[in-house]
Amino acid sequence: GEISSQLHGGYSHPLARAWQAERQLTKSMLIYPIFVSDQDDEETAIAALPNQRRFGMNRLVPFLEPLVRKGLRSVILFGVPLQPGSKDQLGTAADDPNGPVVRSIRLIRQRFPQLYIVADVCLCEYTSHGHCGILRDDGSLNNAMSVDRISDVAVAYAHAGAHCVAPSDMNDGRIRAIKLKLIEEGLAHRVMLMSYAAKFSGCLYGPFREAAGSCPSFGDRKCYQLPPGGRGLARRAIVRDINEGADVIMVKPAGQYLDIISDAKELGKDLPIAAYQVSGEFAMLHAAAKAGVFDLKIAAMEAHDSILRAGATIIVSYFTPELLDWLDN
Ligand SMILES: NCC[C@H](CC(=O)O)[C@@H](CN)CCC(=O)O
Ligand SMILES: [Zn+2]
Repeated sequence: GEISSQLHGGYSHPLARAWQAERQLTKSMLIYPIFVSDQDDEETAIAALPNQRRFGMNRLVPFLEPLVRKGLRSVILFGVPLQPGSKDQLGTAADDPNGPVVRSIRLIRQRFPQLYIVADVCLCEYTSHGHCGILRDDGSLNNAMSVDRISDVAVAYAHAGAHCVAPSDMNDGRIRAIKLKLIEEGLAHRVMLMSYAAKFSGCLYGPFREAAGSCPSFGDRKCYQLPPGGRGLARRAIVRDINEGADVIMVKPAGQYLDIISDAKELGKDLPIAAYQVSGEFAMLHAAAKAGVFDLKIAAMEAHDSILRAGATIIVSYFTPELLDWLDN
């Protein structure tokens, strides 16, 4: 029969346009990155990350209270050890029971029982060399030692009360190692394992590294984060991590990797897919809005809607505080 070339009628009204979207951004999809330091009374603005601050233990609760009231559901914690001498070759401070991450997990569990706590697991903030693992003499990652150490740190955060551990190190086999240790420790029933399965090396992490003091002291992360052109490699990493026991697959960065998000959704069709809109993406949107390229809210919403369209239903976003307001109106 006659087919119609007329599509306009299906989206001529704002509500009809909203209906065209397969999923809508909601507050419960958002995870807000929080930088916690070992200087208990500090609250320091992070120049490279507009509107973001670094908090000591005593500043965390007053900061989170209004956000929880506005509907914040989840945070991801990044420790920033500022104490001189707290960094060494093994990243010993990462699972220090008196360290900022363990202490803030306990504090948040106690003060905001409804808040879902994701603990980022890595060594780069705690190692003197700034790499995401333990190094061999030749400067490359010692995979076995790094995986063993990373999985110990993940278990320490889980014991402290983290609902979810998210290893952002990109060492081979860390998902399997963490899953096995969570099982051995009798924690696997209550701790989600969120894998940064497809995390790409590139230029978009600069503001974060400035905030967290986690720049590599030499070289780069190109031998363990994925090469930006490696779509097949990312598919293989996603399949590997699903098979090793990941409960969630994360893609990072997000905006320049939407095809990888849709690959993750295809390969992990039975898992929730997360995406991290990283510090460089966030700073870029702010800088462009400041330069008058577009309205910040409209651009940020469009960027988040694109991440959803690609297949993510969990978004790690520095825009979370604004989104808690924007999604209400
Ligand atoms: N463990 C790596 C941290 C990594 C940045 C880096 O490669 O240094 C990300 C944190 N998981 C950066 C996140 C961001 O840029 O927002
Ligand atoms: Zn790292």
